[in-house]
Amino acid sequence: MSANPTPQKSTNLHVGDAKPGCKKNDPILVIDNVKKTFGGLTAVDVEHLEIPRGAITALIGPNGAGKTTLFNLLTGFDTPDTGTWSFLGNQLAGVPSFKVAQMGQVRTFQLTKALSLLTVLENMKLGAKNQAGEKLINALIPSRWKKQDQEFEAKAMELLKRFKLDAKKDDFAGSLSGGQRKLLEMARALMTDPTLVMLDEPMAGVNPALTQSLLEHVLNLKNDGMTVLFVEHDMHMVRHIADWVVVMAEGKVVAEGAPDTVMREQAVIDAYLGAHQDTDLGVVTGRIQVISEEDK
Ligand SMILES: Nc1ncnc2c1ncn2[C@@H]1O[C@H](COP(=O)(O)OP(=O)(O)OP(=O)(O)O)[C@@H](O)[C@H]1O
Repeated sequence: MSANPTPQKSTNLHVGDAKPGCKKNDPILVIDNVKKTFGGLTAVDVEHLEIPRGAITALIGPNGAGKTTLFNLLTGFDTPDTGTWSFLGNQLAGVPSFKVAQMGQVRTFQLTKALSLLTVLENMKLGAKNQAGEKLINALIPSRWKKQDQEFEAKAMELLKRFKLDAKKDDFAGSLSGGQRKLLEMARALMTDPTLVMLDEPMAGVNPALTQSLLEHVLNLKNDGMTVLFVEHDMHMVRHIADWVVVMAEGKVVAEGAPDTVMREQAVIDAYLGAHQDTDLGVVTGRIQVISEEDK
């Protein structure tokens, strides 16, 4: 599989004006009135949002905007106060996380969930088991679980090769670098051949040496026919690979559009300025460049 250095952007994704809640030509996820409060704080309050199929969508917004909470709700890791959402036309509200994964919607975590005292290969196989759900009948009949285990191992090795982690298959996950853990997390998410891959801050804590490789892997997901929705603060990554950008602030969707245009919108500039008193917002060739304190 070869990486594409200048990604082919998907266009013609939306219907009518690019604005919060706009319809998509071919939505994979449709979200309606999803609200989540923690005590008196409204973390998520999304009236309507559609995620286009077969494209890469970035979910951006200042710290505390509600991005991770929305991910948790959509994948069954948390329950909303109100709201419905459908994935490929199937209603998902109330569906537990392992079933959501079985249906083809998987996610990674901001803080990688790799189990440090298991090997890389064991992590991969466990990911598949968690996502596939344990069938009691398989656990009771040795020939069945052995066959399933062999299948998981073959699939895991194929993916580990693709992510250049095969040489590390017997290493403890705890010995991997931050970037390698992100790769492991992404590889593990692919164990069940998902349709929609949701990545929570894939670039956070990644050494620059692995950045390009991670970008290529995300682009390859789309080239392989998957839909990607990712949360990211790295605006270079967003501009480079996203076909569509959804901007959240204070729980709401405040803007949507193609990367180059959406970052010029006043609502987006206001959202970042409002929440990031310590963030330097420069306008580079008419687009927002967010420079965090760590980048300086
Ligand atoms: N379990 C929780 N209990 C209480 N408050 C929470 C909980 N989870 C999130 N919040 C609050 O909800 C709001 C949204 O948080 P969330 O983590 O979803 O934002 P985010 O956009 O992902 O931020 P970041 O970019 O910093 O990861 C924040 O004010 C956060 O403090």
